[in-house]
Amino acid sequence: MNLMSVRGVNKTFNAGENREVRALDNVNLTIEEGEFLVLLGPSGCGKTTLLRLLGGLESPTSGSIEFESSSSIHQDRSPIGFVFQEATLMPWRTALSNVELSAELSGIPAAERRERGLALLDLVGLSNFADKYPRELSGGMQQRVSLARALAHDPPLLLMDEPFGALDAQTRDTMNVELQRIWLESRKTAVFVTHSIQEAVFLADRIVLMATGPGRIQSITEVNFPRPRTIEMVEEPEFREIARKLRLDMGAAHDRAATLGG
Ligand SMILES: Nc1ncnc2c1ncn2[C@@H]1O[C@H](COP(=O)(O)OP(=O)(O)OP(=O)(O)O)[C@@H](O)[C@H]1O
Repeated sequence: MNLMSVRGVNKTFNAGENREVRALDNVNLTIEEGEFLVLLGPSGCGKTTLLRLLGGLESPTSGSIEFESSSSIHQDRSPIGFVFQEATLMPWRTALSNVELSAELSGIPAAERRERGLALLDLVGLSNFADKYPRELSGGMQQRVSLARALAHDPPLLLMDEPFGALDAQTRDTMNVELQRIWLESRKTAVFVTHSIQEAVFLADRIVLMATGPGRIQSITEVNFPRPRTIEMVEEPEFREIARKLRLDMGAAHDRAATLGG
């Protein structure tokens, strides 16, 4: 079922001195309930802008973005959970009270909040770290807390903007496996931004490849590998073939933009 529709969306930013940036040009996209959608593309193709539009943090210059399925939306709670590249935890709050914060803001009663917070810390593999402060946690652990926090008010849609981009390669692989497990358990609709082809193919049900000059959707690729996927699968021929096609598509768009002076 369709959760969200993006129709004819354009987004133009004023970059000063009468210069305009066409961050998104005629973007059309439907997001299916329960799917893991990845926005992939080079720097500046509008991935973050599209994610912020989906999250209502930004409005389109023209076009529309609408939730289609109202059944999964609570009137009094935000339908969105956001995970940013930086964990942005409050340093004076413990892991548990950071997770409880968004539930607190959503008006969920204290006892329910705590119970849910502990269950979420368990889900992200941090049940022994509830009383630790962010400075006592590694970068990967901080992002786990940030993920638990985003899930605390039980939003139907989870938006993630390169959440593991700042982590070392090995921790990033581990976090991707963990994210897949958490997603399989929680079955949220997820939209995940990355410029890593490997990360995209590992995580996605569908990959929306974007291109620059102006920012737009170039192609959409379905990834049908069974789950749970393992990190060893990235070496398999089918996996490498999808990655190779995406790399070619990305290269073609880059060459075309260069020819057009974009
Ligand atoms: N608030 C803003 N004001 C002016 N220009 C902006 C603003 N936000 C984004 N842009 C421009 O819009 C274009 C798309 O930016 P966006 O951050 O969405 O790209 P991205 O694909 O997420 O890039 P990256 O991978 O580097 O984060 C870029 O040219 C960027 O400079």
